[in-house]
Amino acid sequence: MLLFTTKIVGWKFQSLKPLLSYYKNTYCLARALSVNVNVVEVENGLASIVGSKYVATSHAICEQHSHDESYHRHLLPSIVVWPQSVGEVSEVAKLCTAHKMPMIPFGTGTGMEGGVAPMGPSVSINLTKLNEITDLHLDDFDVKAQPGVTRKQLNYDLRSTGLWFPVDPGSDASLCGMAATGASGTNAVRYGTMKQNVLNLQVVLADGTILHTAGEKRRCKKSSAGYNLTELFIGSEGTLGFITSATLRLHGQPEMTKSAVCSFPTIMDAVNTAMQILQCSIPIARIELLDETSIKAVNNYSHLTHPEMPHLFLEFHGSAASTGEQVDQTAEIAGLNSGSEFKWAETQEEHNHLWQARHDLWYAVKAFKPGSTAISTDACVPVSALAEAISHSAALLDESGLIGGILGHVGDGNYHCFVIVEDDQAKLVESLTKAIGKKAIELGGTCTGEHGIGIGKRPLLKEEVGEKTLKLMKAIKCSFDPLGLMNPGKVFS
Ligand SMILES: Cc1cc2c(cc1C)N(C[C@H](O)[C@H](O)[C@H](O)COP(=O)(O)OP(=O)(O)OC[C@H]1O[C@@H](n3cnc4c(N)ncnc43)[C@H](O)[C@@H]1O)c1[nH]c(=O)[nH]c(=O)c1N2
Ligand SMILES: CC(C)C(=O)C(=O)O
Ligand SMILES: [Mn+2]
Repeated sequence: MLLFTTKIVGWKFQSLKPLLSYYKNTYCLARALSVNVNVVEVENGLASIVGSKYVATSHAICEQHSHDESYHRHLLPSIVVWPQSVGEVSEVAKLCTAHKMPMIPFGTGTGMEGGVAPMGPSVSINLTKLNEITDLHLDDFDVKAQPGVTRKQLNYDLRSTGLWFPVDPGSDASLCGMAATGASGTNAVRYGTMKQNVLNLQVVLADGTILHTAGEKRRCKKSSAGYNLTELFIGSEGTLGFITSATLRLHGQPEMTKSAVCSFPTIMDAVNTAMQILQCSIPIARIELLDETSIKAVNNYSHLTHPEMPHLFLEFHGSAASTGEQVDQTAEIAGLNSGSEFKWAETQEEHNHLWQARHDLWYAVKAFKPGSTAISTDACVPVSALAEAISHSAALLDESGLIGGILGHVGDGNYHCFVIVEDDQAKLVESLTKAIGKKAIELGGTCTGEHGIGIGKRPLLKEEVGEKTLKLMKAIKCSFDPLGLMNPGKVFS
């Protein structure tokens, strides 16, 4: 039986039905505590997920928690909950386990592989109310951040300390979500990805157990103590447990930062330049490839006037002497590959605009055809194989006749091929993305450098790691989550 108070008349509770039918024989009382917060009480276990604490579910909220920034669309979550403390995350996990209810951790929903999309009745657990930054150690360059803290928020808080956290996906994602997807971005060539920048994680397992992957209070730069459970959680995409805090490695803000762009007659000239810069061990901070189509997109979207040619966006960090040396060597290599003179970002404003435009490239691509769907691949290969991988992707894109282009964090051998998709082109896109992933694997690379496996790349994971390794991964998952309740249907089929 359902009882609603008049205050919540008008809310669409049909999204609760899968949950309620799941809890057969439960008696539900929904009551509104205020106009904005509606609390659902469910006897028989879920009763503890009540009070003003957790549940505020409307159709719109469920819709918002049913997808990320990718094209993956499946079901709505049965219910969305907002725990306010680590203890409450543990309580919710225990309840879900008691009722065999699948759980999906939700960060900021900026993922690119459908990681937060429910594939059956599930509770979406939004972790953003846990948003403290604590344990800042200025002498040791480390800090702890909870799941509600985003990368921009952390750097804003650190601005006067002389330290910063460099991992920067284009979105302002949650740092714990970035750990969950193994994220990187434009600075990884110099500072590494989340894998190199997380020292410890507090996690809550499906049965509610709270633990630290490296042991409580550990924040050392290295350790040989047992298995590396921290790395195991990085890139686990919510399938092993909830990350409720991340101890992060910080870096000194560079004494000097110089940014420039350089255009090339062909994409291969730009790629060869990137490869040679790395092979000369120039400690470049950012080296981003944008093909002609990407440049058109940033010009339109971010009101820039770059010539419509392939470009490298470059950044150098260091002292005046060392940046000068890096710039001279890089300019020489670019010149040997027919690169243009460098066009420098002269002011802080120009610098910010340049990199904001790069970070907004995904939105710039989507703006090509408003309302249409955009899809991005995420291949990563050894740097020596980059030219072959990119020319293969470019040829496939050409043959397909699809609107698309190539961009990438080429310093890591990581690139994205994006396409704009019409309804009737799904098959074409599927075969293109599969072929790009397969080629990367054939070249000793991976089908995902930074976005994760999510839903769409599950078959490619098998191809990449092999049957035996995949079996071992599944066994590891099973030892953390024996009932298979953590984000089912992601990473593994
Ligand atoms: C414009 C733009 C540009 C970029 C990107 C996105 C967009 C919109 N991304 C992708 C995205 O920002 C990246 O995957 C983030 O790490 C996702 O973090 P969210 O907090 O949004 O995770 P989101 O909420 O989307 O969840 C992603 C996955 O992690 C899990 N998860 C989230 N929080 C968790 C937690 N606390 N504990 C356990 N599991 C959790 C979820 O269950 C899901 O499976 C990206 N990425 C990148 O690496 N490099 C890039 O260059 C870019 N660029
Ligand atoms: C394609 C988008 C999502 C990205 O990863 C990037 O801009 O680097
Ligand atoms: Mn990227």
